[in-house]
Amino acid sequence: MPAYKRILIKLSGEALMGDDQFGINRATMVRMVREVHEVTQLGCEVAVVIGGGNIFRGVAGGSVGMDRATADYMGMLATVMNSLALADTMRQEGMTARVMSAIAIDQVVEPYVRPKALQYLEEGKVVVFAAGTGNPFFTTDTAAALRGAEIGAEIVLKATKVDGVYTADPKKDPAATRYTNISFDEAITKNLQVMDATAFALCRDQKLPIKVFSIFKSGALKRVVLGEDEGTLVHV
Ligand SMILES: Nc1ncnc2c1ncn2[C@@H]1O[C@H](COP(=O)(O)OP(=O)(O)O)[C@@H](O)[C@H]1O
Ligand SMILES: O=c1ccn([C@@H]2O[C@H](COP(=O)(O)OP(=O)(O)O)[C@@H](O)[C@H]2O)c(=O)[nH]1
Repeated sequence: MPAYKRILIKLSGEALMGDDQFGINRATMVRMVREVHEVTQLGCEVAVVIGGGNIFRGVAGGSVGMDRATADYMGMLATVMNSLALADTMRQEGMTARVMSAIAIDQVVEPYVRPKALQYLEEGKVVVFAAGTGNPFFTTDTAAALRGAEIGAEIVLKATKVDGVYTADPKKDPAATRYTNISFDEAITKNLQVMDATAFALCRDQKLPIKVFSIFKSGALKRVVLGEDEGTLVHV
């Protein structure tokens, strides 16, 4: 039995590169989709927000010195590409997915309309939210918090490159230790960078818990959804 009826999964864009320098690694994408498929088969309603770091890295050199808002719009468009690729992979794996974009690109993808998204979820379709929040100066983590709150998700699952929230960045400090549980206030006060402060603050205000776990660990997503001990729970 899944521990949650409706969840919002934030998939790292950067993780999509796999071992490549940038772009979408096919095998990695398929593996991620199969993990999501498993939780839909448990009977969970699933919405997804995917980042854009994998594509944006490939063009970051050209964005040096660029106006921040323009670079951010490029980042949002990168998430649209990832969302389309993700939904198509889902289709190939036998799932039904719908992409909804926060930025109007009518010929390419349908716009985000909240009641429509709710309808898709009730029908058991996976909804992929593209283009982040539609605003520069935000991140896809904040988009995950925002959409999670809007659709009434019980939890935001951040599938990232590390297996939880640590006392310090584990990539820089090998002595860092992982929390099993941490409150929003503590994560914010200690300035733990695994998610940005805007996303943390929004989830805290909405009393929407976040689970941080590794996207590279096979079966971790399913374990989280089954309520088993995995990653770090950030709670009110
Ligand atoms: N206290 C911390 N605990 C865990 N990870 C941290 C911490 N501080 C910084 N990080 C870094 O945050 C990164 C994950 O955040 P982010 O860049 O938003 O990834 P993504 O959006 O691609 O999932 C990790 O790769 C990790 O190195
Ligand atoms: O609401 C949003 C969401 C994303 N972005 C831009 O899109 C990029 C890609 O998203 P993110 O870095 O969160 O993806 P990930 O870290 O998961 O690869 C960000 O760096 C921002 O430049 C934005 O401007 N507004």
